[in-house]
Amino acid sequence: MEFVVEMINIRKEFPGVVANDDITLQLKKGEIHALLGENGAGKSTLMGILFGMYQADRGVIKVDGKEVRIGNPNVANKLGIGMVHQHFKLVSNFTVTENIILGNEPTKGLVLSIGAAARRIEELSKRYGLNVDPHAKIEDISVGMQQRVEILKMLYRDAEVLILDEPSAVLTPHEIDELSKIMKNLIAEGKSIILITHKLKEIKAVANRCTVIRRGKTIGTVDVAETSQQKMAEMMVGRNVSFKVEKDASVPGEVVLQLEGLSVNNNKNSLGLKQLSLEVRAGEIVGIAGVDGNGQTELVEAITGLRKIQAGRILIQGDNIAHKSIRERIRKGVGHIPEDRHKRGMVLDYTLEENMILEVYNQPPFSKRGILNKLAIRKYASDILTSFDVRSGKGPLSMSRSLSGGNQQKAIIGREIELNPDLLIAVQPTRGLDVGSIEYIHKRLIEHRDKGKAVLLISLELDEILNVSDRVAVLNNGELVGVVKAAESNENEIGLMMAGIEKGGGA
Ligand SMILES: Nc1ncnc2c1ncn2[C@@H]1O[C@H](COP(=O)(O)OP(=O)(O)OP(=O)(O)O)[C@@H](O)[C@H]1O
Repeated sequence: MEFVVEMINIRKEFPGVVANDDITLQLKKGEIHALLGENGAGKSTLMGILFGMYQADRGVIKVDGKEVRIGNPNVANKLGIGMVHQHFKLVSNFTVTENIILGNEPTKGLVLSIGAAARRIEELSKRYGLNVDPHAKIEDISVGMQQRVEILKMLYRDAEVLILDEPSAVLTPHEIDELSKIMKNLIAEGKSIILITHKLKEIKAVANRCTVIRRGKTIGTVDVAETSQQKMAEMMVGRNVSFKVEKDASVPGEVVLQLEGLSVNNNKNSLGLKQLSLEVRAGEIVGIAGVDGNGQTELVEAITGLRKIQAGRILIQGDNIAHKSIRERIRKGVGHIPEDRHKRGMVLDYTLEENMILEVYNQPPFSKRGILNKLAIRKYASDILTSFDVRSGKGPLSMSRSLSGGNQQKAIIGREIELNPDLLIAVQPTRGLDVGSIEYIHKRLIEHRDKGKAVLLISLELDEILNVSDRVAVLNNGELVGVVKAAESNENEIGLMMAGIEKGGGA
């Protein structure tokens, strides 16, 4: 039997949108099959159907050649299908072993031995090169390790088919390499993988075949080795995509943000950012490069007012805002595209329209003497959603929760850029976005710069930092290693600086 899973002519409609329109996907045994599509193309919905979270309106699912009905995730598990979601479902004060056996305790009078479970987990971990300590507590291990626990959870339940939903979105470059190895180990042992990802490089590196969907329809399935990244991007977006960011040289003006000897504590009450001095001028984009956890969070939270500082000054156009409230900082012109869009970006149970005016609803024309001007709000929201190509079932009236992750992200970016802040702090702005959307967001960041605004870009993607920034500041262990001009630098130099090894020439 060539195919372990076949999804044939699947259709799924939500109010106002056909999320899956006659989609077919066939997974061969022992392959890594990438599922590629724009934000909102219908990938998560399709996998939700395979994992029993949604029921298809039409179509057939076969597992090992036999037609099946997958009414809920338990049925999926019994059929050997497991899924690692973007947001992990682990209990943080439980151990790895406790998390893995949770909900899978033996019934029928068997006594569960934690020791035996831990031994089996250790064995699986060794066999697939996962390197997980069964006795570690979830809260003490990295995000990358937590993801491996999710993978182990599936293996422990004897999953043969593994669905990974954008697994690399939360990982550092080194962890991504490790994950690639793990995926290869898995298929070498006969497992089959469906990999949802927006990263074409990653598809090239690990996948055997790739199915592309666009606006709910199958565009085709290709052999990855024979297909260029450009071709896959074109299939996905339906037009030519430029990977190169077009921009003129920057014309920096006055200093907008000046950091002087900024020291900030991390969550462990020691210094996460040490004596940082840096300036960002009007008309320039300064990128912050660094391995995750080297002071980026402390920096962003200190400037936006989410975290107290230990020492130093934060000047916006000459005024020290270091001890001002968040609201005052927004009024001073600080805009923020946050890293965690669920926690800080959007209220998921508000409509899109309500989310678009979160920061301005109490100002004219949206509100006059306490009365909301619905028409003005609708127009303002619709304009943002159109220009940022936010796709949703009911437009401004859609519940924010119903949007695909990438479309939520585009809406937040649109809202923040629309406020036209003098200093825009963009943290991982394109994480989870498809290549077409990335191209657009980069263009808008550069437009913002060209309007004479200052942009501070924090990203773990070196490509993005180098392509979009004018100057790059590199952080290592909370300290500024150096600042270089992006046009005169390269991945190698910045990579070394990120490791704290070499200083740039100064820019
Ligand atoms: N529970 C739901 N209720 C209403 N609409 C939904 C629901 N889930 C998804 N949709 C809509 O279905 C479409 C497909 O969404 P889906 O999440 O499957 O896209 P995706 O390809 O996974 O996107 P992304 O890459 O951004 O995660 C979107 O237009 C989305 O707004």
